[in-house]
Amino acid sequence: MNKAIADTREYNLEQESELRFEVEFSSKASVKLVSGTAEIFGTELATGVTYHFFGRKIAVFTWHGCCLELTGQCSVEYTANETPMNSYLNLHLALEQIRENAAQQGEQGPRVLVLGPHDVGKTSLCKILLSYALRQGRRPLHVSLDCSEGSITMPGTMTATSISHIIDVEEGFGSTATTAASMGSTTMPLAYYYGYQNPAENLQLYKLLTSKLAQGVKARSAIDDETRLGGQIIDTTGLIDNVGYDIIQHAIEQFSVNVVVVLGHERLYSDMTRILRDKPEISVVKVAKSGGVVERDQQFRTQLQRSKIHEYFYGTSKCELSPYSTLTNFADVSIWRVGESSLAPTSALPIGMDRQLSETQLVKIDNPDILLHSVLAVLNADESDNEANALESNVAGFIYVSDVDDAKQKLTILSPAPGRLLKRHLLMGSFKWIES
Ligand SMILES: Nc1ncnc2c1ncn2[C@@H]1O[C@H](COP(=O)(O)OP(=O)(O)OP(=O)(O)O)[C@@H](O)[C@H]1O
Repeated sequence: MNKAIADTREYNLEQESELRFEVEFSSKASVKLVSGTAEIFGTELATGVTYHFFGRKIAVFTWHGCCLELTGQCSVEYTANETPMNSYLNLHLALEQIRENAAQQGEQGPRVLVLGPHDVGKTSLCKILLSYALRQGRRPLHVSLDCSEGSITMPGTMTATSISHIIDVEEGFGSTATTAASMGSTTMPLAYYYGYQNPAENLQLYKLLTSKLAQGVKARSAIDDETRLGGQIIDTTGLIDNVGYDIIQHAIEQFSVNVVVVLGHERLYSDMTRILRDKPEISVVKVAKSGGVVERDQQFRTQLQRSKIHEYFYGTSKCELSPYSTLTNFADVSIWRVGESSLAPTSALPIGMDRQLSETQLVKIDNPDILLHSVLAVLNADESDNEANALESNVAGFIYVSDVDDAKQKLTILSPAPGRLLKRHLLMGSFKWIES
């Protein structure tokens, strides 16, 4: 059904069924729970409150039945009474059992790696598991190794966030992190900037940053009982080729994963069972894909990335932000790129430098021209830190280069905070954005 529908529709859902709808970026739809109980990817809806969506694909699920009102333009909308929610709930209960046992024995909660091809519902399952754990009074960590989406901050980023507030149904993880930050909470996400959409673009760097993130997560778990017990729900990229298997095994080692969840892919499940057969401490489980999960084409993904970047600087309709535009001398900052090997053939690399090294080598940008419309990560490294330290440092925030004056060697930058840049080391990735 592709007809745009604009008036208010009432849906009476039976128990364990869901209303699925899709809203384009150019339209808007709203949903209101009139009676009963309902949730969106694990977060409960409040009765009588209107929730607004654009550029989203949503499922409103009810365990006990409910009445909903849907208003606005949806490109697709239908109800379904076959969902895998029971198996997701069982998975949550099994994880909760691991937490109970861990609490008694003074051990760590579950470290769960969610695997599957693209568009199979991995991020949605992670949200459900995190929300259910939160509703049970736990404080799990959400780790996102999916660098294409930028569900927490910017596309190209790998993050770990302590989930201590409900996940916002309208805005997802992004606003969860923003709320935490604005409340001065210590649950600010730990973020590393990889800078590309696909892990295969610089595998060496991707693995290096995965290890750094895992170290950060372990350090946090070591000092915080609630975090240790809540465990980690780790979202991954949809890569299941040779590179994908390599990064999966790397992530399993680095995060000491003990539960591997394979979503909707028999071959991947069988391969994981075989690869991990010598590690009885790791359970491999498979769960079904929801029939509602929607494939998103490259155009939709690009729009999603653009809206994430816009959201970072300008906020959302619920929490608007006013970024600051400032002029910076190019000479006052050190702007880096990683791994020029993709641009240069092996024969062109300096003598003695092998490709692996160059893939994680910082190269200083000496021409401001290429920075126009780039998103740059502001690294937490100190001014005095050397290149190696800068590469391995986490991200303090992001800026956007809106203009470059080549003659005067000045950059106009957009930043969420006023004043001079407090950090000197900046990292450029492959993401460009034109403000609209
Ligand atoms: N039951 C459902 N009904 C309707 N839409 C759904 C349902 N489950 C997930 N979706 C939507 O389908 C899309 C893909 O889901 P999701 O992002 O969870 O997949 P993914 O496997 O993480 O994708 P990727 O690997 O590409 O990041 C999302 O827009 C999500 O909101």
